[in-house]
Amino acid sequence: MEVIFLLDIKQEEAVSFFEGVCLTIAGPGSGKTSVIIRRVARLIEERKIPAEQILVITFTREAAMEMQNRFLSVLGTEGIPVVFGTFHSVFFRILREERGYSADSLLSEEKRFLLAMEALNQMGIRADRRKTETFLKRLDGLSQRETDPITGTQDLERSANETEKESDLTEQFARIYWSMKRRDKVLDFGDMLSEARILLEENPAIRDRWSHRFRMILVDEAQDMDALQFSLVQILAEGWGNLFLVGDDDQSIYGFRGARPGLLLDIRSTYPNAVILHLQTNYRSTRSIVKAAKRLIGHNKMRYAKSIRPDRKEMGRIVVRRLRNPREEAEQIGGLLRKRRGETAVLFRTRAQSTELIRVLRQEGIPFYMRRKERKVAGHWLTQDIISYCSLALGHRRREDLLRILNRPCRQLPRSCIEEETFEWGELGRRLKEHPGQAKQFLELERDMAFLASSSPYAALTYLLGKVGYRAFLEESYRGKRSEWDEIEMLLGILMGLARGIRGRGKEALKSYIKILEEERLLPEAGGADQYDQRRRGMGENEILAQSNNRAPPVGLFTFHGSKGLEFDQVHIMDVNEGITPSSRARGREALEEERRMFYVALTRAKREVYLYSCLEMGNQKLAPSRFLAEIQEKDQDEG
Ligand SMILES: Nc1ncnc2c1ncn2[C@@H]1O[C@H](COP(=O)(O)OP(=O)(O)OP(=O)(O)O)[C@@H](O)[C@H]1O
Repeated sequence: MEVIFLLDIKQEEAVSFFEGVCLTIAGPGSGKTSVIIRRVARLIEERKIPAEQILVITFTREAAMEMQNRFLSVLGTEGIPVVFGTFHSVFFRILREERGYSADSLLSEEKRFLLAMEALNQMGIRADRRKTETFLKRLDGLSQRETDPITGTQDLERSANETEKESDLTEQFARIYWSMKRRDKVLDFGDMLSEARILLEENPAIRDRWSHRFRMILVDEAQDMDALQFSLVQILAEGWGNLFLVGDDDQSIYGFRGARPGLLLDIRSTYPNAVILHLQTNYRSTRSIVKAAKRLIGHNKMRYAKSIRPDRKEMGRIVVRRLRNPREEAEQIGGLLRKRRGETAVLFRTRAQSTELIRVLRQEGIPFYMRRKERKVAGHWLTQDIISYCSLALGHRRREDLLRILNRPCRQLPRSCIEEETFEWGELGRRLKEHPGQAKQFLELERDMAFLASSSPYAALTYLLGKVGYRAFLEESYRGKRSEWDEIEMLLGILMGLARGIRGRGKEALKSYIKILEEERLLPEAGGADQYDQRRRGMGENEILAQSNNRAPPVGLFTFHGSKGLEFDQVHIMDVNEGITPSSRARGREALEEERRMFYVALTRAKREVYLYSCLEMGNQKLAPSRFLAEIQEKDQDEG
């Protein structure tokens, strides 16, 4: 339900803007969603624009649904024809109407696999499952790279860990695979936007039709657009010339996915007559939170200057706490959550950080919910790797286990030396006596196994990740894929947490660990979702995990990214430490500024109170408090 309040002058200006290009830079809590909704209503009611000629683009399906529901509560059925959609849904619709694509045209995993096999066969490569998976993985690597905004094609330059020959093969594979997709009129999900771009570029009549289809185009969270998305929006808007972008360059946190806040900063080089409006009153947060957020973001250089002001009169609270380690931190948070009042959330940079807290919440019976993505541990390939290492350490001699971890990390050991279903370490060494380097690697691997077999599961995993080099192998494999790496780190954190929970050492302890790894589903799957919460937070039905029987609403657990667009009375932010926020992987000024924006998004979710925690150590590593803590506590020049 849309809350009706009196618009302030700036909001009114944005709502009543009529024709042309307008960029509204809207700070956190400044009412941008309400502005979009009321603007659409006014275009229909007062400017008499037919509802079906209005397009509102958002970034997620949930956001589109949430916006549409709020809009319909203001305008009723008259507003139904307005098109609310994501980039993918809007441009898929164009492909559907113009080229006859349907939902069946989107490749399932299985169909994708079969098509890839066919492509490899055409190249004269005998494709088994493993080889096909390898090529598809390399193809995904290619699609992660920049899409050329002009041609919509991907840069086929070689990735760092491919040899020249591999790179040539990948390129050949990619071209055949792409031409087959065209032949069969099928698409990978990731192709949709570039296909639409090519379609519109190559067909002037189609382009003309679509660029006159929507008389008014509005884009929410415009700071998250990448170059391709922006070029597509420009095409749609070129007929009527009416484009209304709402965004906050300070909340741009999808750089790893290609988002370019620079597109907003540079809007006048694309549209010299663009009107730029600023919404600078924060209606959400108390004064101390707004002040802290301003100090923090003031350290970024690549941004529009703003003067954000709080509307609320109360000071609110920011509490900073230093704890010894993650366990103490989780217990401290758990204690405070027991006494919580109002909507509360705990936010963290990556999911891995939440495992201790989840343990405490379960133990204390504190209801919580989170996005469901991370539920499965069993069956994940990384878990399988750890199980294979543990099985070998237990003395099993299965070929499949050895093959699985043979070159994870890379040991340059040939798979061909293990032919039988079971093997003997000594025999492998003898087979490789012509290659002393490789024989030595086997010997080391055998020694590592003996160490694992005599350790506690936690020590074994720490040894495997560090001394054996498994973590370095993972980092290398996921270099440049930040969001996927976050998932891997999360899983590693869970595996460590599970290992820590097993007492004792040696083979019996390892066996218990394997058993848990084979069965673990991190969290129970809830049946029905809490309707009120589900709608309020714009989450899909299957994303809610736990519900409350208790009076205080359940606690939301979110990554910084996942918290975007939400608001809570009380926010707890975990591990505000150097190396975590900002992440140790963020090197260089641009990356650091993105980390600061992420922390800014987290901080500005709070209405009344923020708790910031840092740890003195994690694992055996000493950690410094985050520089962001110092930044939010600096005195402003005008404060005296
Ligand atoms: N003029 C106003 N008077 C009173 N309350 C307002 C006004 N404008 C917005 N609000 C309230 O301020 C809160 C923040 O608004 P909203 O969620 O739309 O912000 P936002 O700009 O989308 O924030 P963010 O970008 O941080 O997610 C909401 O609770 C909204 O009802």
